[in-house]
Amino acid sequence: MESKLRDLEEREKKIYKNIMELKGTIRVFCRVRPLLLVDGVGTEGTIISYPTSMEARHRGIDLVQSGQKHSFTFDRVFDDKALQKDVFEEISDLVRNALDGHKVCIFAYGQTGSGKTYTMMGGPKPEDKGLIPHSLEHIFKTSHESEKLGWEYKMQASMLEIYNETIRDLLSTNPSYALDMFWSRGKGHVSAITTVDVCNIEEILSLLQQATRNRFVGSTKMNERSSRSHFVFSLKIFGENKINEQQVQGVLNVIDLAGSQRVSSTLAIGDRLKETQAINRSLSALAAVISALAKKKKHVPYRNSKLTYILEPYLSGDSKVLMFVNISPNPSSGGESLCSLRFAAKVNACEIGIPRVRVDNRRIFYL
Ligand SMILES: Nc1ncnc2c1ncn2[C@@H]1O[C@H](COP(=O)(O)OP(=O)(O)OP(=O)(O)O)[C@@H](O)[C@H]1O
Repeated sequence: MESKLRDLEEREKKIYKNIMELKGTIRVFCRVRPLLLVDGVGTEGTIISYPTSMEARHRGIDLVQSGQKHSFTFDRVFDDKALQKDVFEEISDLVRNALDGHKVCIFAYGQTGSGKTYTMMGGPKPEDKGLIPHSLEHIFKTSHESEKLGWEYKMQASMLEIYNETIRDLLSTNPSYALDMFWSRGKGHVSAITTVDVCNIEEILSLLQQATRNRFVGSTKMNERSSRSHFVFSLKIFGENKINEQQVQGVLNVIDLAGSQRVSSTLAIGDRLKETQAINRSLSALAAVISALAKKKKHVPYRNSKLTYILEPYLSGDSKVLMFVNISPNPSSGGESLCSLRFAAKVNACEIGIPRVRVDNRRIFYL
């Protein structure tokens, strides 16, 4: 019975995913982190529960705030017991799409300390490995396996952060140097960003370590090692099949957003206050873009922040986009969690176009 149920769930998940792709919506996965020692005393009560009905299983989340229950449904909900490998398993197909010639964008949104960096980068133990290193291993392994079918791949990596509305090149020998953005062919581009050819997993993991060392990290009341910037990881993939002369161009973009937080709850002053205000401004710009997309407005205000400039090609076209909304189970964060879940529900309703690649004898182009 159990294995039949699992098969049924798998089939249902695939059908649901196909429907969502046909609708061209942004998919949303929600992840709740476990309660931690830093959550302190007084956190015994739980404000989060998961509906058990067949339709809402693994997709629903309920949050109680000020005595009222708020229910949400997403493409997938991971509770506080989900392991990194369980989460990766759910996105491995999406990551593989980048090798097939799709533009893939995965980003993590949530309040500070809710587990975005843990989900994306992971922790020091092998079992804590995050989605970025997992995805890269998967991409290199799959590209080697495809060699038997005539495929040869070239990959180029770049990594940047947006800190206080300035763009810093995390792979540069001088990462404190601010990069410019320019507008060309209707899109925002980052000028002179370091782009490194990568041939194997070791090379890219070492670049990832370099970028992590260069990333701006500070301590806030809510998180001892808080990422105070938006981190953008980008892997361009060029594939050529020597047997049938097909060519593909895909990209995997992974973005670890800086944590949203009300200024009052962080007790921020000085530089930390300036950072928090810059983070909130750019996240508000993202919310405005999402709101315009959801209402199918003609004008979408992509140019109001560097973050939305960079996200524009993914939010305005035929990309496969997945957002993680990370949630803290701490009852004192209930208000912030409710805001994050409401934002995520809005994102989930956005239609951005049907992800597709065009194939002809010699090439596959983005539509
Ligand atoms: N699923 C999880 N399992 C175990 N520990 C977790 C999990 N998620 C987060 N943590 C821990 O919670 C703490 C905060 O997580 P993390 O730094 O990833 O938050 P964040 O959302 O990236 O915060 P910020 O926006 O401030 O950078 C870290 O110590 C991290 O190791």
